[in-house]
Amino acid sequence: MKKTIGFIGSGNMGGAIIGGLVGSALVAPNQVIVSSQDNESLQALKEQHGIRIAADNRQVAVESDILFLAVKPNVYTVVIDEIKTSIKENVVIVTIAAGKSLSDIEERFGRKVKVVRAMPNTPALVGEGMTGICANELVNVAELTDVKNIFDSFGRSEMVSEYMMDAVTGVSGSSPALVFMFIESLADGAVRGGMPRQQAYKFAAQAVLGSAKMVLETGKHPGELKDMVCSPGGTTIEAVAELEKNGFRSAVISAVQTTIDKSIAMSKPKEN
Ligand SMILES: NC(=O)C1=CN([C@@H]2O[C@H](COP(=O)(O)OP(=O)(O)OC[C@H]3O[C@@H](n4cnc5c(N)ncnc54)[C@H](O)[C@@H]3O)[C@@H](O)[C@H]2O)C=CC1
Ligand SMILES: O=C(O)[C@@H]1CCC=N1
Repeated sequence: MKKTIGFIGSGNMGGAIIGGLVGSALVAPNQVIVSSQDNESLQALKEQHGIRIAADNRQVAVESDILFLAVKPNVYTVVIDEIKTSIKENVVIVTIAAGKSLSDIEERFGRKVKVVRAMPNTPALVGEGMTGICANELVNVAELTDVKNIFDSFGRSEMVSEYMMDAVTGVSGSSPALVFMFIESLADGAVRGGMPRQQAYKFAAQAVLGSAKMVLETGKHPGELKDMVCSPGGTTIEAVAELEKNGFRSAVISAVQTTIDKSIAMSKPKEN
């Protein structure tokens, strides 16, 4: 891809996308330009990936063909007000913020701009991201393909209707945090059984990775895969019964629902 890809924000998600993108070699490092308020993370990204650091947000806006807004939702207003007169005429704005709709972004720019709304996740950093994507009507097929190729370069992505973005936030945007808690808990259990902690993380993480791959690669229902592990009268069914007793599924479903509720609440205009 010949385009310049700009990032405003170099935190957890911006950094993960930049790391994944440059690592994939879809673009050369000097095609990526970044600005942020955090000089330390900018320098670290430059050292690690060879990307260019901009003097300020406006320079990123002036140079970018595809411009990622990778700042927290509460600074969107400030950042967009700062750059809206500097962006290229045909720039594609990519918003990754929870609860920021396509129309929110258009409204903030005060005119029709090409906007892609995406919800990625931090596994982008290791080439295993998952991203839900939707776009406004101004983004043409070639532009959407370019943006999708960026997300596909560090994992998988799927086009979804905008109403589904809150669910995407729950099931893949936020869920790595829940999966890390699960891995930590599995390891705690193994430590309790006498395994050294570092070794326990390795066993737990590989078990989660392998299980996820089985779902993706066999196409079998997760329940069927679970049944394959549960020997009659064996060890696993004891653990399944214990999780059921403690409301595991219900707790996870409610946890995902809270992210959906929060994402919806964040998209509502605040008073004052
Ligand atoms: N962390 C995650 O797992 C995910 C985050 N997101 C979204 O990504 C966005 C960023 O989140 P994180 O990277 O986690 O936040 P973060 O706090 O790690 O990073 C925010 C970045 O914005 C920069 N920044 C703050 N004010 C700025 C300004 N005025 N001008 C330029 N840069 C400024 C900070 O220096 C920092 O580099 C959020 O909108 C969030 O909803 C989306 C999916 C997953
Ligand atoms: O917690 C958040 O708001 C962001 C969005 C999805 C993951 N992190």
